[in-house]
Amino acid sequence: MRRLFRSVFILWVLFRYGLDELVLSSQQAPWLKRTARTISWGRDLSAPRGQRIRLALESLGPIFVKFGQVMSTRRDLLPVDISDELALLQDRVPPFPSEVAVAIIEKAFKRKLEDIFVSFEHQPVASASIAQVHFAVIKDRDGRLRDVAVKVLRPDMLSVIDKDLDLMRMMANWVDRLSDDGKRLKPREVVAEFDKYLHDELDLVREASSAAQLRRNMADLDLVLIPEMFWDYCMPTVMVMERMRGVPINQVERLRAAGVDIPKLARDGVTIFFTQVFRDGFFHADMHPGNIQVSLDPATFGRYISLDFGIVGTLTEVDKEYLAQNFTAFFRRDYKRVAELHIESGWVPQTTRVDELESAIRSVCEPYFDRPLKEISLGFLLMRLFQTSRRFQVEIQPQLVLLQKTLLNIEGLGRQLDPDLDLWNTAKPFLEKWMLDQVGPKKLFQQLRNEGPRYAKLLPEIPRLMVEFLQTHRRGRNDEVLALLLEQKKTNRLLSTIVYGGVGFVLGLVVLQIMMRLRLF
Ligand SMILES: Nc1ncnc2c1ncn2[C@@H]1O[C@H](COP(=O)(O)OP(=O)(O)OP(=O)(O)O)[C@@H](O)[C@H]1O
Repeated sequence: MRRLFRSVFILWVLFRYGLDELVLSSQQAPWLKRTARTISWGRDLSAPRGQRIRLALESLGPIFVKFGQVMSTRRDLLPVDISDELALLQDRVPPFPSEVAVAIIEKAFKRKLEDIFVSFEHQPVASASIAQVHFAVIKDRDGRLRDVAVKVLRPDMLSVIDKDLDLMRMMANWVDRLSDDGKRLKPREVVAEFDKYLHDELDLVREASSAAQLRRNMADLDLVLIPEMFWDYCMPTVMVMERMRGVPINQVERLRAAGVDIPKLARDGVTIFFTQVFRDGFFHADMHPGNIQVSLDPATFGRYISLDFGIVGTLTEVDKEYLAQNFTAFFRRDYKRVAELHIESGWVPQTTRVDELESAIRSVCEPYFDRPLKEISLGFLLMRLFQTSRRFQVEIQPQLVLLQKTLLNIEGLGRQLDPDLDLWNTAKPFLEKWMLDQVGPKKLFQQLRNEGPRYAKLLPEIPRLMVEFLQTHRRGRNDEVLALLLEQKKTNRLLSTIVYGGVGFVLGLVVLQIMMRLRLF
C-alpha cells in the first residue's frame, strides 16, 4: 500500500514539474501526448528543464537528491544545462536526534555510551543524507586520550534506500519504454550503478578499510593527512576515526591570510591525485570541496586533510596503461594510436573501422590544440573521448568513468586555487615515469620477483606433468611432444653455450689478470 502511495506521489511530483513532457517528447503515440497536454493545462512550466528536474528531485527526498548529485557528474550522459543544474543540489537534510545516534552506537557496541567514550558531543558537527558526524573522546589501547570523530549511519537507511531504489527501477523502466531520448540515457544501467554506489556507502567498515589503505599509501608523500581509524570502534553502522582540524579548502582567503602557499597547494592536489592513480591504482573518488581541508597546525602546515572515503576507485595495470598511452598519444597528436589503443583494449566490437574511429577522435581532440596546453582539461578531454567511443559501441569501464569524474573535480579545484595552474606540466612527469617503469629493467625485475615463487613451485612438477601429458596424449599427439622436446633441447643447448661461454670468458679474464700481476708477460 505504502509503495502505491509513494508511486502516486512520485507521479504527481513529475507531473507538477512538467517532467512528463520530457519523457514523452519522443513518444510516437499521439493520444498519450494529447492526454498529458490536456491534464497539464494551468501548470507553470516557464522554468528551464534543468531547474524543474532539480526541484522535483528535492521534493522527492534525500535519496533522490543523492541520485541527482551523482548524476550531475555524468556529463558523458546528460546535456550540460541539466548537469549544471543538478550540481546545485545540496543535502538539506535535518540532523536526526542525538538520542537516535546514541541508540545506534549502543546497539552496535552492545555497551552504554559512557562505557565507550570518555566524552561525547551530542550536537552533531555535520549531517548529510547518509550519515551524521559527532565529536567525542576515547581512551586508546595505550590509555591515551584521543579526540575522535564518530560517523553514525542514519537510522533504517537500508530499508529506506531499498524502497526508493525499487521505485527508481520502476521509473527507469518507464523512461526506457516511453522515450527514445530517455533510452539513450541507459536508465536501467544508471539506476543499477547507483544501487551499488549507495550500498557501498552503507557499510562503514568498508569505508574505514579504504581510508586505512589510502593512509598507508600516502604516508611517504608528506602532502596529505588521512585520519587514523580506531578499529576497535568500527562497525558497519558506526565508524570512529581521528578527529582532524583544518580549514575547508574553499575558504581560500582565510588560507592565504594564514600564509598558505596557494599555487603550491594547487600543484600538490594534482600530485596527490596522480600518485594515487598512476602509482597506487587506488584513488579517493569523492573529491568535492566539503571533503577537503587544509591543516594550519605548525607540524603539518599547508598539508591537505582528506575526509569521507565512501567512494574510492581502483585501477588495474591495463587501465593505467590505457590512460598513460592515451594521454601521451594525444599530446603527440597521434590519433591513429589513440584509436588503436581503444581497439587493443578489447572494448570495441571487432567490426569497428580504425580509420573511422581515428577521424572521430581527431575531430574531438584537434580543437584543443588551439589553446595553450595549460588550459587543457584532461577530465573534459577524457569525457569527450568516452562520448565519442560510445558512438562506436566502445564499452568504457566504470572505474575509468569514475576516474574521469574525479579528474574533473581535481582540475576544478586546482584552477579555483590557481587559475594559472599548468595541469599538463604537473601531470606529465607522472605519465613519463609510469611509461618508463613499464618498459625498464625495474619492471622486468619486479615481474621476475612476482612470478618467481610460482615458477619455483612449478619447476619440480615439470617431469610429472610431462609424464601425465605423454600418458593422456599417447596416441596421435606424439609429434607435438617430440617437437616440444626438440625445441627444449635446442633452448638448453643455447643456454649452456651462453652460460659456459660466459663463465669461460670471465675465467679467462681472471687468469689474464693474475698472469699480468705476476708479470708473466
Ligand atoms: N575525521 C574527521 N575529523 C573532523 N571532522 C570530520 C571528520 N570526518 C568528518 N568530519 C566532518 O563531518 C562532515 C561530514 O563527513 P563525511 O563527508 O564523511 O560525511 P558524509 O555523510 O559522507 O557526507 P557527504 O557524503 O555529503 O560528503 C565533514 O565535512 C567534516 O566537516
